[in-house]
Amino acid sequence: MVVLSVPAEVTVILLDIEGTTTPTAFVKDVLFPYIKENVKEYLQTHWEEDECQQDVSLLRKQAEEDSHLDGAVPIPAASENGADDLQQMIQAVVDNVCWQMSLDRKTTALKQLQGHMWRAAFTAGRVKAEFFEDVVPAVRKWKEAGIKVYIYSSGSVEAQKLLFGHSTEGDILELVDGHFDTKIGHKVESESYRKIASSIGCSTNNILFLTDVTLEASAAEEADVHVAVVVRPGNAGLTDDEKTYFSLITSFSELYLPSST
Ligand SMILES: CSCCC(=O)C(=O)COP(=O)(O)O
Ligand SMILES: [Mg+2]
Repeated sequence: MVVLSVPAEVTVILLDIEGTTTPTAFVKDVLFPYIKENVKEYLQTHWEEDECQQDVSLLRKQAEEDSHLDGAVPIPAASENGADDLQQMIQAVVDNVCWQMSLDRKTTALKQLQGHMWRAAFTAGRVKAEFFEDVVPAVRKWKEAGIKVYIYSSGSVEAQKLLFGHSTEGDILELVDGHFDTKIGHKVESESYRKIASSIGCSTNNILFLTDVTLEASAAEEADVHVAVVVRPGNAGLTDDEKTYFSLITSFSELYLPSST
């Protein structure tokens, strides 16, 4: 087995979710279809609630920022012109969400609504999150060795907690020391990793970031974070240059911690 030695200065392991801890297929074939199939009914049922209105406001603001993009779907300003207008508004939000999802966009607005929608599915036990089989044993081992484990995903913090709290391995939330999402910044921007280090209270070079996306790995590396790119079934392929440049692992068990035996 190939072994990647974790530098001694690393005290924090920061984990991406999709393509790293969790199969991309679970996200694409279970979580995302749930949104597309239920978003209209969800909006109709929850429209009057503050949380839903905040989600719609954020989506409308995002739609304004996106107005220059090809195929962008606008969300009209709220009016009080009755039921027909309401149905048109809901349809515009549905179309906007589906458009964003067709591009796999990672906007905070989209991710916030998705997190709120998944709540019902996870808490009712209709959906259970999947983790690659090496993930939970490795994380337990790291924790025993005194390493802190944080999550940084485009999925909202609320969605992250749903996944770790309702998985096929049970409630494994206790294994996670903290969560970050795009509210701290986008994963392809190096400043996000500096902010994460500052929020944890460590230096960037105390962090090892594991992700499937090389753009994220490059951004983290620019901030002096250690990185390894995780190669999993179903992930996007890497170029030869990327394969040569980055440290690659196919399982968390390939990481060797000098502090553990
Ligand atoms: C709580 S993860 C849900 C999946 C998701 O919405 C997503 O965008 C995953 O992105 P990641 O940054 O974990 O690759
Ligand atoms: Mg990922």
